[in-house]
Amino acid sequence: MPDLENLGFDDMAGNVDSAKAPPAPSPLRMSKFTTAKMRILITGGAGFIGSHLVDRLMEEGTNEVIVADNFFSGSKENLKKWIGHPDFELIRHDVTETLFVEVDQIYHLACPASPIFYKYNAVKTIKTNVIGTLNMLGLAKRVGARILLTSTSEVYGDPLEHPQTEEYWGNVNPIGVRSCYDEGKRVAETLMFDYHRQHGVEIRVARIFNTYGPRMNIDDGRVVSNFIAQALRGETMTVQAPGTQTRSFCYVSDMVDGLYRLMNGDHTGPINIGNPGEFTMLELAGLVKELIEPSAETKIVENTPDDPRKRKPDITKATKLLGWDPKVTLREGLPLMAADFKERLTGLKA
Ligand SMILES: NC(=O)c1ccc[n+]([C@@H]2O[C@H](COP(=O)([O-])OP(=O)(O)OC[C@H]3O[C@@H](n4cnc5c(N)ncnc54)[C@H](O)[C@@H]3O)[C@@H](O)[C@H]2O)c1
Ligand SMILES: O=c1ccn([C@@H]2O[C@H](COP(=O)(O)OP(=O)(O)O[C@H]3OC[C@@H](O)[C@H](O)[C@H]3O)[C@@H](O)[C@H]2O)c(=O)[nH]1
Repeated sequence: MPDLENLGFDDMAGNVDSAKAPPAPSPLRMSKFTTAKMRILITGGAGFIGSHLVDRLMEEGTNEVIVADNFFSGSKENLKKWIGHPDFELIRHDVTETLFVEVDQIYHLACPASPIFYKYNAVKTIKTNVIGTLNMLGLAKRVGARILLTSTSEVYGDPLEHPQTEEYWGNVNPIGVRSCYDEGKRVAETLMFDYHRQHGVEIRVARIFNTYGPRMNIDDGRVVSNFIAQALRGETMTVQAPGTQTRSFCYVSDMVDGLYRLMNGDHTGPINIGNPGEFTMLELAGLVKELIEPSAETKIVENTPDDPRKRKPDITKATKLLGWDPKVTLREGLPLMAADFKERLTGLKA
């Protein structure tokens, strides 16, 4: 029986016998005479989570970071402190096109994540998930890089199991308005595991649950940014019906730490990364009112089709295999995000 742990396979990775050895890493990494920096590509690195990941990797001082982004929902503003740094490179690039760079690790985040953005051009979203992931896997195979995919809790759809473990296969509508994203990410996961089994590519798959924090696009459309922006602008917070649907919100620094540990650990995943604290949307609006703007009002508005009714990660695997658990509670994280929004909305420090 092969040693599954040493091969980097988890119980869910599938057929161990057909696995090939991973492609050899770049000769630069093996150099005896120079201490080469780790070269890391982050697709989607100009976005919300990606730009925080750039900060973490650049601050280490031992990496060269390349960001490839088409700026559909991300912006140069998020990366301004690194532009011009000798260890940082920003490329305007769409992942649906091939990319030739020499790197040791790839964090593959490129994909619109807010439902408003991913539904805007559904065909482009699915191309990004499928062709974009194929291109990045081809790159990983060619240069022998390890690749991490940021998949999503949306692969569980409107879940019939609660909380969601990685073993749950999900309840997803294949032809609905969210399918470009949730089915797209499911195909992206399939591609990751097929490249792993067939070509020996070293993969890592994170299933990210709702993440929030500073630097989120103010008009991103996701619930935490909407409520905070509405409260600060003196607008009514729009709770989509019925308001009893739940989500579990993870602060961005915890998320980045989880992704980093997954990339540099021994487990392929998929691994849930999220904060198990579960809140209804009415409770979230109540917290924004209590912690950020006491005069904020709420109204119930129409919801969109196929909105998952509940969502909460089981993070047993992340805790056991990565030694990870989230540190920042929603009560602590909301004011930090509100301070950043206030600064950007008014141009003044909160
Ligand atoms: N934030 C969350 O709650 C959450 C939850 C689950 C999964 N994720 C995943 O994490 C990743 C990052 O999400 P985020 O919240 O930072 O979103 P975001 O929209 O802020 O960032 C996505 C980035 O990808 C870029 N991008 C989109 N399409 C591209 C393409 N075709 N080529 C190159 N770049 C492209 C965008 O310009 C943007 O900079 C996404 O893969 C998303 O699916 C996020
Ligand atoms: O203004 C709003 C926006 C949203 N909502 C509700 O808030 C809940 C969360 O909605 P969001 O748009 O923030 O995000 P969703 O949880 O639906 O999807 C997210 O899931 C995980 C990631 O992959 C993505 O970041 C995104 O697709 C939904 O029930 C939605 O109906 C409101 O009540 N008011």
